[in-house]
Amino acid sequence: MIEIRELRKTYVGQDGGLVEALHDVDLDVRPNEFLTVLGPSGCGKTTLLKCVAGLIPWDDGDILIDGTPVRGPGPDRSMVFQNFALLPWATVLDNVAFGLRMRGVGRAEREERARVLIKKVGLAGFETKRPGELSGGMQQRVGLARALAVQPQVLLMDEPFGAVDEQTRRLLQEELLSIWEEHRLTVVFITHSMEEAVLLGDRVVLMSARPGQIAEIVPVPLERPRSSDVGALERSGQYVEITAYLWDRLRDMHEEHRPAKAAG
Ligand SMILES: Nc1ncnc2c1ncn2[C@@H]1O[C@H](COP(=O)(O)OP(=O)(O)OP(=O)(O)O)[C@@H](O)[C@H]1O
Repeated sequence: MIEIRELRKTYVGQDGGLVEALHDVDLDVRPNEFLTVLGPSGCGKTTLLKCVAGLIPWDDGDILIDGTPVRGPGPDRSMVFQNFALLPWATVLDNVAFGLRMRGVGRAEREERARVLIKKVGLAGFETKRPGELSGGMQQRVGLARALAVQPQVLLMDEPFGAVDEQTRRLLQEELLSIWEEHRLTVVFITHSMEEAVLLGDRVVLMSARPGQIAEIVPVPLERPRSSDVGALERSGQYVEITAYLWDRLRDMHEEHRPAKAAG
Protein backbone atom coordinates (compact mmCIF):
# COMPACT_ATOMS: atom_id res chain seq x y z
CA MET A 1 0.00 0.00 0.00
CA ILE A 2 1.35 3.40 -1.00
CA GLU A 3 0.00 6.42 0.83
CA ILE A 4 0.72 9.88 -0.53
CA ARG A 5 -0.34 12.70 1.75
CA GLU A 6 -0.46 16.41 0.93
CA LEU A 7 2.58 16.13 -1.27
CA ARG A 8 4.06 19.39 -2.49
CA LYS A 9 6.96 19.90 -4.83
CA THR A 10 8.27 23.16 -6.25
CA TYR A 11 11.15 23.49 -8.69
CA VAL A 12 13.27 26.55 -9.22
CA GLY A 13 13.06 27.29 -12.94
CA GLN A 14 16.00 28.35 -15.10
CA ASP A 15 14.93 32.00 -14.83
CA GLY A 16 14.91 31.71 -11.03
CA GLY A 17 11.10 31.62 -10.89
CA LEU A 18 9.24 28.90 -8.99
CA VAL A 19 7.33 26.11 -10.72
CA GLU A 20 4.81 24.40 -8.48
CA ALA A 21 4.84 20.88 -9.90
CA LEU A 22 2.70 19.18 -7.24
CA HIS A 23 0.18 20.85 -4.97
CA ASP A 24 -1.27 18.90 -2.04
CA VAL A 25 -1.43 15.57 -3.82
CA ASP A 26 -3.29 12.89 -1.86
CA LEU A 27 -3.37 9.41 -3.30
CA ASP A 28 -3.59 5.83 -2.08
CA VAL A 29 -2.34 2.99 -4.24
CA ARG A 30 -3.82 -0.29 -3.08
CA PRO A 31 -1.78 -3.44 -2.61
CA ASN A 32 -1.34 -5.28 -5.93
CA GLU A 33 -3.20 -2.57 -7.78
CA PHE A 34 -2.39 -1.55 -11.34
CA LEU A 35 -2.83 2.20 -11.24
CA THR A 36 -2.47 4.27 -14.40
CA VAL A 37 -1.84 8.02 -14.37
CA LEU A 38 -2.99 10.30 -17.15
CA GLY A 39 -2.84 14.07 -17.52
CA PRO A 40 -1.73 16.95 -19.71
CA SER A 41 1.94 17.48 -20.40
CA GLY A 42 3.71 19.15 -17.50
CA CYS A 43 1.09 18.30 -14.86
CA GLY A 44 3.65 16.62 -12.62
CA LYS A 45 3.28 12.92 -13.43
CA THR A 46 7.00 12.22 -13.66
CA THR A 47 7.65 14.35 -10.58
CA LEU A 48 5.12 12.31 -8.60
CA LEU A 49 6.69 9.03 -9.70
CA LYS A 50 10.23 10.21 -8.91
CA CYS A 51 9.13 11.24 -5.43
CA VAL A 52 7.63 7.77 -4.81
CA ALA A 53 10.84 6.21 -6.16
CA GLY A 54 12.77 8.35 -3.68
CA LEU A 55 14.86 9.83 -6.50
CA ILE A 56 14.08 13.47 -5.72
CA PRO A 57 13.23 15.33 -2.51
CA TRP A 58 9.90 17.09 -2.02
CA ASP A 59 8.96 20.17 0.01
CA ASP A 60 6.08 19.00 2.12
CA GLY A 61 3.88 16.01 2.78
CA ASP A 62 4.52 12.29 3.24
CA ILE A 63 4.91 9.17 1.19
CA LEU A 64 4.49 5.88 3.05
CA ILE A 65 4.99 2.37 1.74
CA ASP A 66 3.28 -0.16 3.98
CA GLY A 67 3.48 2.45 6.71
CA THR A 68 7.20 3.19 6.29
CA PRO A 69 8.14 6.72 5.15
CA VAL A 70 10.06 6.98 1.88
CA ARG A 71 13.46 8.59 2.51
CA GLY A 72 15.22 7.57 -0.70
CA PRO A 73 15.36 4.74 -3.22
CA GLY A 74 14.85 1.25 -1.80
CA PRO A 75 14.80 -2.42 -2.80
CA ASP A 76 11.00 -2.47 -2.54
CA ARG A 77 10.64 -0.16 -5.59
CA SER A 78 11.89 -0.43 -9.17
CA MET A 79 11.53 2.13 -11.93
CA VAL A 80 11.20 1.67 -15.68
CA PHE A 81 12.03 4.74 -17.78
CA GLN A 82 10.78 5.84 -21.17
CA ASN A 83 14.30 6.11 -22.57
CA PHE A 84 15.21 2.64 -21.17
CA ALA A 85 18.23 3.98 -19.20
CA LEU A 86 20.33 0.87 -19.88
CA LEU A 87 24.10 0.59 -19.52
CA PRO A 88 25.25 0.89 -23.16
CA TRP A 89 28.51 -1.00 -22.69
CA ALA A 90 27.01 -3.92 -20.76
CA THR A 91 25.36 -7.01 -22.24
CA VAL A 92 21.66 -7.78 -21.86
CA LEU A 93 22.55 -10.31 -19.16
CA ASP A 94 24.63 -7.80 -17.20
CA ASN A 95 22.02 -5.07 -17.59
CA VAL A 96 19.29 -7.32 -16.21
CA ALA A 97 21.55 -8.56 -13.39
CA PHE A 98 22.78 -5.05 -12.54
CA GLY A 99 20.43 -4.39 -9.62
CA LEU A 100 21.20 -7.79 -8.13
CA ARG A 101 24.92 -7.11 -8.40
CA MET A 102 24.42 -3.80 -6.60
CA ARG A 103 22.71 -5.75 -3.85
CA GLY A 104 25.62 -8.11 -3.47
CA VAL A 105 24.00 -11.18 -5.02
CA GLY A 106 26.74 -13.60 -6.21
CA ARG A 107 27.44 -14.06 -9.91
CA ALA A 108 25.94 -17.54 -10.37
CA GLU A 109 22.70 -16.65 -8.63
CA ARG A 110 22.25 -13.27 -10.28
CA GLU A 111 22.91 -14.67 -13.75
CA GLU A 112 20.46 -17.48 -13.18
CA ARG A 113 17.76 -15.07 -12.05
CA ALA A 114 18.54 -12.74 -14.94
CA ARG A 115 18.26 -15.58 -17.48
CA VAL A 116 14.82 -16.54 -16.19
CA LEU A 117 13.59 -12.97 -16.60
CA ILE A 118 15.21 -12.53 -20.01
CA LYS A 119 13.24 -15.56 -21.13
CA LYS A 120 10.08 -14.24 -19.55
CA VAL A 121 10.26 -10.99 -21.55
CA GLY A 122 10.94 -12.90 -24.77
CA LEU A 123 14.66 -12.18 -25.19
CA ALA A 124 16.17 -15.66 -24.82
CA GLY A 125 19.15 -15.88 -27.16
CA PHE A 126 20.00 -12.17 -26.81
CA GLU A 127 21.88 -12.44 -23.50
CA THR A 128 25.25 -11.38 -24.94
CA LYS A 129 23.98 -8.50 -27.10
CA ARG A 130 24.48 -4.89 -26.12
CA PRO A 131 21.63 -2.32 -26.03
CA GLY A 132 22.83 -0.64 -29.24
CA GLU A 133 22.25 -3.88 -31.12
CA LEU A 134 18.58 -4.07 -30.06
CA SER A 135 15.39 -2.35 -31.25
CA GLY A 136 13.58 0.10 -28.95
CA GLY A 137 11.01 -2.54 -28.02
CA MET A 138 13.72 -5.04 -27.15
CA GLN A 139 15.57 -2.46 -25.09
CA GLN A 140 12.42 -1.81 -23.12
CA ARG A 141 12.03 -5.54 -22.52
CA VAL A 142 15.51 -5.41 -21.01
CA GLY A 143 14.43 -2.42 -18.88
CA LEU A 144 11.42 -4.38 -17.66
CA ALA A 145 13.45 -7.51 -16.91
CA ARG A 146 16.02 -5.43 -15.03
CA ALA A 147 13.28 -3.82 -12.93
CA LEU A 148 11.70 -7.19 -12.15
CA ALA A 149 15.00 -8.91 -11.34
CA VAL A 150 15.21 -7.38 -7.88
CA GLN A 151 11.72 -8.68 -7.08
CA PRO A 152 10.26 -5.32 -6.10
CA GLN A 153 6.92 -4.89 -4.40
CA VAL A 154 6.23 -1.78 -6.44
CA LEU A 155 6.94 -1.18 -10.11
CA LEU A 156 7.04 2.49 -11.13
CA MET A 157 6.73 2.95 -14.88
CA ASP A 158 7.22 6.34 -16.54
CA GLU A 159 5.67 6.14 -20.00
CA PRO A 160 7.58 2.97 -20.64
CA PHE A 161 6.06 2.25 -24.05
CA GLY A 162 6.01 5.83 -25.33
CA ALA A 163 9.10 5.45 -27.52
CA VAL A 164 8.18 2.28 -29.41
CA ASP A 165 5.98 1.69 -32.46
CA GLU A 166 2.30 0.84 -32.14
CA GLN A 167 2.63 -2.89 -32.80
CA THR A 168 5.50 -3.33 -30.35
CA ARG A 169 3.61 -1.31 -27.81
CA ARG A 170 0.67 -3.69 -28.04
CA LEU A 171 2.94 -6.72 -27.52
CA LEU A 172 4.63 -5.08 -24.55
CA GLN A 173 1.25 -4.21 -23.03
CA GLU A 174 0.13 -7.82 -23.33
CA GLU A 175 3.40 -9.06 -21.82
CA LEU A 176 3.21 -6.61 -18.96
CA LEU A 177 -0.38 -7.65 -18.25
CA SER A 178 0.56 -11.30 -18.15
CA ILE A 179 3.58 -10.62 -15.90
CA TRP A 180 1.37 -8.59 -13.57
CA GLU A 181 -1.33 -11.28 -13.60
CA GLU A 182 1.29 -13.79 -12.51
CA HIS A 183 3.23 -11.73 -9.94
CA ARG A 184 0.58 -9.27 -8.76
CA LEU A 185 2.95 -6.42 -8.01
CA THR A 186 1.70 -2.96 -7.26
CA VAL A 187 2.18 -0.93 -10.44
CA VAL A 188 2.04 2.83 -10.97
CA PHE A 189 2.11 3.45 -14.71
CA ILE A 190 2.27 6.86 -16.37
CA THR A 191 0.98 7.21 -19.88
CA HIS A 192 -0.19 9.78 -22.41
CA SER A 193 -2.58 7.29 -23.94
CA MET A 194 -6.16 7.03 -22.72
CA GLU A 195 -6.48 3.63 -24.39
CA GLU A 196 -3.40 2.33 -22.59
CA ALA A 197 -4.60 3.76 -19.26
CA VAL A 198 -7.91 1.89 -19.56
CA LEU A 199 -6.49 -1.30 -21.00
CA LEU A 200 -4.01 -1.77 -18.17
CA GLY A 201 -5.42 -0.04 -15.14
CA ASP A 202 -7.68 -0.99 -12.25
CA ARG A 203 -8.15 2.75 -11.80
CA VAL A 204 -7.07 5.73 -13.86
CA VAL A 205 -5.79 8.78 -11.99
CA LEU A 206 -6.45 11.99 -13.89
CA MET A 207 -4.09 14.81 -13.01
CA SER A 208 -4.63 18.46 -13.81
CA ALA A 209 -1.91 21.04 -14.42
CA ARG A 210 -0.80 24.28 -12.83
CA PRO A 211 -0.41 23.28 -10.14
CA GLY A 212 -0.34 19.50 -10.50
CA GLN A 213 -3.22 17.95 -8.59
CA ILE A 214 -5.37 14.85 -8.71
CA ALA A 215 -8.49 15.88 -10.62
CA GLU A 216 -10.36 12.58 -10.52
CA ILE A 217 -9.92 8.86 -10.09
CA VAL A 218 -11.84 6.75 -12.59
CA PRO A 219 -12.39 3.05 -11.82
CA VAL A 220 -11.98 0.58 -14.69
CA PRO A 221 -14.31 -2.34 -13.94
CA LEU A 222 -13.22 -4.38 -16.97
CA GLU A 223 -12.80 -8.08 -16.34
CA ARG A 224 -9.42 -9.65 -15.67
CA PRO A 225 -7.32 -11.37 -16.82
CA ARG A 226 -7.06 -9.04 -19.78
CA SER A 227 -3.87 -10.26 -21.42
CA SER A 228 -5.46 -13.10 -23.40
CA ASP A 229 -7.80 -11.08 -25.61
CA VAL A 230 -6.97 -7.42 -25.63
CA GLY A 231 -8.72 -6.94 -28.99
CA ALA A 232 -12.09 -8.14 -27.68
CA LEU A 233 -11.70 -5.94 -24.64
CA GLU A 234 -11.18 -2.89 -26.81
CA ARG A 235 -14.38 -3.60 -28.69
CA SER A 236 -16.47 -3.87 -25.52
CA GLY A 237 -19.00 -1.15 -24.79
CA GLN A 238 -17.57 -0.56 -21.32
CA TYR A 239 -14.07 0.08 -22.68
CA VAL A 240 -15.38 2.52 -25.28
CA GLU A 241 -17.47 4.31 -22.66
CA ILE A 242 -14.62 4.79 -20.16
CA THR A 243 -12.20 5.95 -22.86
CA ALA A 244 -14.74 8.47 -24.16
CA TYR A 245 -15.33 9.74 -20.63
CA LEU A 246 -11.57 10.26 -20.08
CA TRP A 247 -11.31 12.07 -23.38
CA ASP A 248 -14.12 14.46 -22.33
CA ARG A 249 -12.49 15.13 -18.99
CA LEU A 250 -9.08 15.80 -20.52
CA ARG A 251 -10.62 18.12 -23.08
CA ASP A 252 -12.40 20.03 -20.30
CA MET A 253 -9.10 20.41 -18.46
CA HIS A 254 -7.45 21.67 -21.59
CA GLU A 255 -10.23 24.23 -22.11
CA GLU A 256 -9.94 25.43 -18.52
CA HIS A 257 -6.29 26.30 -19.11
CA ARG A 258 -6.72 27.88 -22.50
CA PRO A 259 -6.15 31.65 -22.33
CA ALA A 260 -9.48 33.52 -22.59
CA LYS A 261 -10.05 35.15 -25.96
CA ALA A 262 -9.85 38.93 -25.94
CA ALA A 263 -13.30 40.53 -25.93
CA GLY A 264 -14.53 42.38 -29.01
N1 LIG B 1 14.30 19.77 -12.84
C1 LIG B 1 13.35 20.66 -13.05
N2 LIG B 1 13.58 21.99 -12.90
C2 LIG B 1 12.62 22.90 -13.08
N3 LIG B 1 11.34 22.60 -13.44
C3 LIG B 1 11.03 21.30 -13.62
C4 LIG B 1 12.01 20.27 -13.45
N4 LIG B 1 11.41 19.07 -13.69
C5 LIG B 1 10.13 19.35 -14.01
N5 LIG B 1 9.89 20.68 -13.97
C6 LIG B 1 8.60 21.35 -14.22
O1 LIG B 1 7.64 20.80 -13.34
C7 LIG B 1 6.39 20.60 -14.00
C8 LIG B 1 6.02 19.14 -13.94
O2 LIG B 1 6.96 18.37 -14.70
P1 LIG B 1 6.83 16.80 -14.92
O3 LIG B 1 7.95 16.36 -15.78
O4 LIG B 1 6.65 16.14 -13.61
O5 LIG B 1 5.44 16.72 -15.72
P2 LIG B 1 4.82 15.53 -16.58
O6 LIG B 1 3.37 15.55 -16.32
O7 LIG B 1 5.56 14.27 -16.31
O8 LIG B 1 5.12 16.01 -18.07
P3 LIG B 1 5.16 15.16 -19.43
O9 LIG B 1 3.81 14.53 -19.56
O10 LIG B 1 5.40 16.21 -20.48
O11 LIG B 1 6.27 14.17 -19.30
C9 LIG B 1 6.58 21.13 -15.42
O12 LIG B 1 6.10 22.44 -15.47
C10 LIG B 1 8.08 21.08 -15.63
O13 LIG B 1 8.50 22.07 -16.53
